[in-house]
Amino acid sequence: MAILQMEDGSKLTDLQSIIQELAPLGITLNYWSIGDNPELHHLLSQDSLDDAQKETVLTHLDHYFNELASTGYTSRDLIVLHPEVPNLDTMLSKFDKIHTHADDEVRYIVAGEGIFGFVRPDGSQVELTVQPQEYINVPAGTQHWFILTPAKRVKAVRYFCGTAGWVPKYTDIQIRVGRQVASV
Ligand SMILES: CSCCC(=O)/C(O)=C/O
Ligand SMILES: [Fe+2]
Ligand code: NI
Repeated sequence: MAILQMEDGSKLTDLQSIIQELAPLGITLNYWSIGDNPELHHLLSQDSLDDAQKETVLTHLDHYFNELASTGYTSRDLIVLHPEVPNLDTMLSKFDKIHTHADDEVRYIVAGEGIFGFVRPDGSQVELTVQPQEYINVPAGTQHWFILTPAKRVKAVRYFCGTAGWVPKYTDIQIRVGRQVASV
């Protein structure tokens, strides 16, 4: 269940209210069902997955990729983050500073949770916790950051229309909004 933390520390959990607060950024946030396939749920319950298991997960969810492919998306992968991932903090340090991408950032959370932070057009900052079955599209050029919750676990499908556009371009704006604690 998505949680939006405002700069004053208040939190929204109603999806429509969250969507309204993110509207000035043009962010899409949708509920995409994972379905009830036992093999898929078993794989998603594991911390780490080998390449074949990742591809099995992606194949189970490719009906969503096929929809995006009709709008120009050409590839997808599954990012699997958990505390035992080597150099996890180094990898996360690429995303925990305010940055933009030349392409939309399109993610589908399928396990765990993560926090996207955004700088809104009026300069205010918000942090959005996204959880399983939530799809987010962060438009190209949006000033954002990404961190994990204390659980330090997330599995997300990443959709690409080419790879050059997802390289982070850092801005010099500092993050002000507080850090969320683990979700409810
Ligand atoms: C959960 S996706 C990993 C984070 C990422 O790709 C990114 O660009 C965050 O801003
Ligand atoms: Fe990003
Ligand atoms: Ni097993």
